[in-house]
Amino acid sequence: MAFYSRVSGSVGMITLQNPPVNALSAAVRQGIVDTMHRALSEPEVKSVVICGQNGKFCGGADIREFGATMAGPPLVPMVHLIEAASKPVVAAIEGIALGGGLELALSCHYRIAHSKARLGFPEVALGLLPGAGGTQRLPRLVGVPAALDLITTGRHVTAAEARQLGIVDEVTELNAVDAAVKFAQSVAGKSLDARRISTYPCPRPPDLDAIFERAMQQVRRSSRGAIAPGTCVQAVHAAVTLPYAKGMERERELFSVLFNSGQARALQYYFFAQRAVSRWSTANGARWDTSKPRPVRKAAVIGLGTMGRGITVSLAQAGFTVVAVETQEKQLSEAKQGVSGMLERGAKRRGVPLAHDKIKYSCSVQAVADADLVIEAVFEDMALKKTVFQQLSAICKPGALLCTNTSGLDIDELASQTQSPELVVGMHFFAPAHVMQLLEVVYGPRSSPEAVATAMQVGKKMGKVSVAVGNCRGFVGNRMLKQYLEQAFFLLEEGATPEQVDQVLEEFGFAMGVFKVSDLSGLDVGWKVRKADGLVSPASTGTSARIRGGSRYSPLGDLLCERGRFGQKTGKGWYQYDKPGGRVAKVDPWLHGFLEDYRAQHGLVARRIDHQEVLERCLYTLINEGFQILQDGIAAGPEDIDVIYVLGYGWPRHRGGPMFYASQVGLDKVVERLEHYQQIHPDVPGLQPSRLLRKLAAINNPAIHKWREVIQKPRSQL
Ligand SMILES: CC(C)(COP(=O)(O)OP(=O)(O)OC[C@H]1O[C@@H](n2cnc3c(N)ncnc32)[C@H](O)[C@@H]1OP(=O)(O)O)[C@@H](O)C(=O)NCCC(=O)NCCSC(=O)C[C@@H](O)CCCCCCCCCCCCC(=O)O
Repeated sequence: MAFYSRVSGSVGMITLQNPPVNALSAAVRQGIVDTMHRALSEPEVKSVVICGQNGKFCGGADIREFGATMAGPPLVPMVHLIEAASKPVVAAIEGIALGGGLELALSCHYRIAHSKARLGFPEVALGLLPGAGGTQRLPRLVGVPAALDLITTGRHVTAAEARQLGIVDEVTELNAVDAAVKFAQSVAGKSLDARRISTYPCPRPPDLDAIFERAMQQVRRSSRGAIAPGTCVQAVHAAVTLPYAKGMERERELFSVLFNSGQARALQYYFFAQRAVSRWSTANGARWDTSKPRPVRKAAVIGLGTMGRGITVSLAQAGFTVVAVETQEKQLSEAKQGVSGMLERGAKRRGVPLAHDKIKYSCSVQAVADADLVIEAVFEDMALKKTVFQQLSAICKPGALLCTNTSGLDIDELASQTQSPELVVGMHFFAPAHVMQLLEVVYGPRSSPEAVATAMQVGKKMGKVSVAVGNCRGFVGNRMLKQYLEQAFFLLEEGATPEQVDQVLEEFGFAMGVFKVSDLSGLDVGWKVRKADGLVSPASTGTSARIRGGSRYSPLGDLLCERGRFGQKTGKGWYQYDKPGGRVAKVDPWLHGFLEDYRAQHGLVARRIDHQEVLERCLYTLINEGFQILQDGIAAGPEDIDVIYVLGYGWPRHRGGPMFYASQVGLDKVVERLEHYQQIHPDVPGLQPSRLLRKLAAINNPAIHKWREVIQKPRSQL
């Protein structure tokens, strides 16, 4: 709601009250309309201030209401009521003015912001556009290029930038509400003719067509199939080409298209999913709200290769004191240089102070003795990691949390090397670790709730979205990826090319197709794992060369590695590059010939594989493994999987994540297609629909937020 008070005798104050972000729910909108009428009707009131409770102006429309029938006064007439008011209305912006919150502020005649406030139109990230006049008022106020930038990217601006752009009239370091009240008193009785943004002509720069052309090209390049950014451009175009009232009609039409789209549903689901993962629970009953994290001030990183360096940078930037250990002098000095460069670039980009002094480097593992938390980031080699964990267990102070950065090794096996297995968890960072937002926090059967809570909190402080997952081969992300990769290899055997498979996946919205990603991360990574698993056997021909443990296996990746084709780093992989380290993937005729020879050698006949088959086989097997993961209790809910896939594996956000996508396709359809392919490929276990998937499909495809009720939770052992 919104409550009304009178301050300094003549200022009517409207305070939005809807924690935590004062979103514009039906009750808040009703409150604003009622209190505006009251302020306008009281003769003693000469001006009005609108502010938000608890230091937050307004986080925009209440996204939770979007799924339901809309009640209460609509936003557009509400902002028109404010702008048309006969008394000056001043917005006191503290904390945030986002989306509908900024639209509310733009309908006021003046805006005073606190220096720490952030303003913006993030609707595009929810699959929408600013639909309460934002696309029509902002270009009139700041010009077309700046409006296009803010509306199509959704980026937040600081109060200082907002002042520079002309969005706010004053910025204060002091109390913004007090400043707004003073300001309101100073403008009482003044003409408002020049203060109503909707009456401003929209500036028309001479190169208008080129500006819109460029904006469209830019959003096409970056949106990967998302429709909201391009629609935002169209709405701003209406501000320039139509009078205000017509422009508002156009904004409404375009908003309606987006509002009713599957992409908006997916993005709004994803918004809440990303927040839901912080309310973690584990298979053995530990939970976020009953587990207390330990204090961590000093962290240590062991092993300063690419991952260790990124983790060190991320910890230091988050304000932890860090001990960084690399046992060889030469490597330590190289790492020091590397970390310093990363910190300098980071400080420059983010405008934050350098964090060099947070890091102490050492060649001795003993240096980690007094750390509260140690992250081991040595090579992905169980024997080596075991040795490090034995050392750590002997050296570290009692109660220190021991974490391993691994992309799939058994956490429990490492925990068993220590005297306190309850203090061991996995922290699976994604490369580059100082950039990627995702962190899988992996708990073993013996990890204590406190250890999980501590790792989750450290991840959050590092600016990561941390997802708690159970211990199994590959955890969540890589376990699902295995199925996806496997299908991609099989498709090559059956007649597809890497570029064909990649094109289908990129059209779906992946940042990169599976083969381009494989070239980027290095084919040798998977090869080493397969060798360690005893899967890579000397080349032979016929079916047996393509069977391991009774299931179909494709040795294609192994064969490329045997030829030294490790991807970008060697200049050749599934594609060719102009030089080792080159980044532009080019179709490689050699690879086509190699595939033909391979098929001939193994008695395989190439066939035409269509778009639908590529998509269904790659995605549905990945999704099917996701259901198996839910069934096994490795992830607590579909949101965890979706966040991991969007943030860690380039899954297009506007499709919500693999589990959300499955819910939209229809679980019965996913089962039916998996069964169809399984009949053709009975030797591929990944095509066998999981029990949970079948169960959910059989009870009529319940909404995704109901899945948890169906997933059997293992009984608590804590
Ligand atoms: C605000 C934040 C920056 C705060 O971040 P912080 O890290 O501090 O905290 P959290 O992110 O964890 O959030 C805390 C808590 O708050 C919840 N929350 C945040 N924002 C909202 C919100 N806007 N609504 C509801 N709930 C919100 C969040 O979920 C957390 O709770 P949880 O329980 O999940 O942990 C950050 O939160 C943030 O960035 N928020 C989003 C801000 C945003 O995107 N705002 C824009 C919203 S969309 C909008 O404003 C649209 C408007 O332009 C106008 C729309 C016109 C309306 C018309 C409606 C007509 C409908 C009918 C159309 C019919 C069409 C037809 O058919 O014709």
